[in-house]
Amino acid sequence: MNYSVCILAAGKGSRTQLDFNKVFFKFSDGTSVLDRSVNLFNEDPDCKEIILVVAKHEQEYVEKLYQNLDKVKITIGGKTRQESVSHGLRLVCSEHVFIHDGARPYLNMEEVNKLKQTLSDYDACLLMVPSVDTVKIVENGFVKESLDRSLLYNAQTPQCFKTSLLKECHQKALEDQREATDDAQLVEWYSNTLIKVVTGNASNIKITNPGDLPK
Ligand SMILES: C[C@](O)(CO)[C@H](O)COP(=O)(O)O
Repeated sequence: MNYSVCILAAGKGSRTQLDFNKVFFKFSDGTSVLDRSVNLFNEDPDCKEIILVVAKHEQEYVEKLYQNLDKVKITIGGKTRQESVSHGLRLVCSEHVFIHDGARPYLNMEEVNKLKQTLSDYDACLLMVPSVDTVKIVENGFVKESLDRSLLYNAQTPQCFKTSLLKECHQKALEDQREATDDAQLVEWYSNTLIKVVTGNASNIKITNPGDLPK
């Protein structure tokens, strides 16, 4: 199964309190947070293109970083996550697309293989992990209600789709001026397509806070 991956790397990551984009933060072996995902997908022969969605002022830097990787294409991000994904989608040539957060460096090949396998039976799937915390709805600083934890899962990336399906859902959201927090949500809103849950790993965190940065 051939696919393209769009890796979102245009965020500012201000919550990490770094004075540079968190995807360029380096592990002790000298590889960056972004390198980890780029290298993983570069090593997968089924992955035909790696589309990096980057901030305009970082475009030249990223082009130089990956100039030796034939699969890499680069585009500029938008004002929101959703807009950035839609910019990436314009470059996708494969029938299937993975959307991945550049700030999730701990993805492994086992998870990628499970997603590829699932895409042969379903047009949409994503990595998720069961919620380990109790989740409550809060209004104006007061608890309104607790949700049934047995039904709650945390969404991760990659989120994987038939490319035509995701493009259609993005187009409809653009027309409606609706913003989702992930791509699966657009498919929930604008399609009856079943979205298959692939159980992921809690280690596939999105680097968000200073404590998440590699030691
Ligand atoms: C897509 C996502 O990782 C699912 O949990 C998350 O919504 C991304 O959020 P961000 O605010 O764009 O980092």
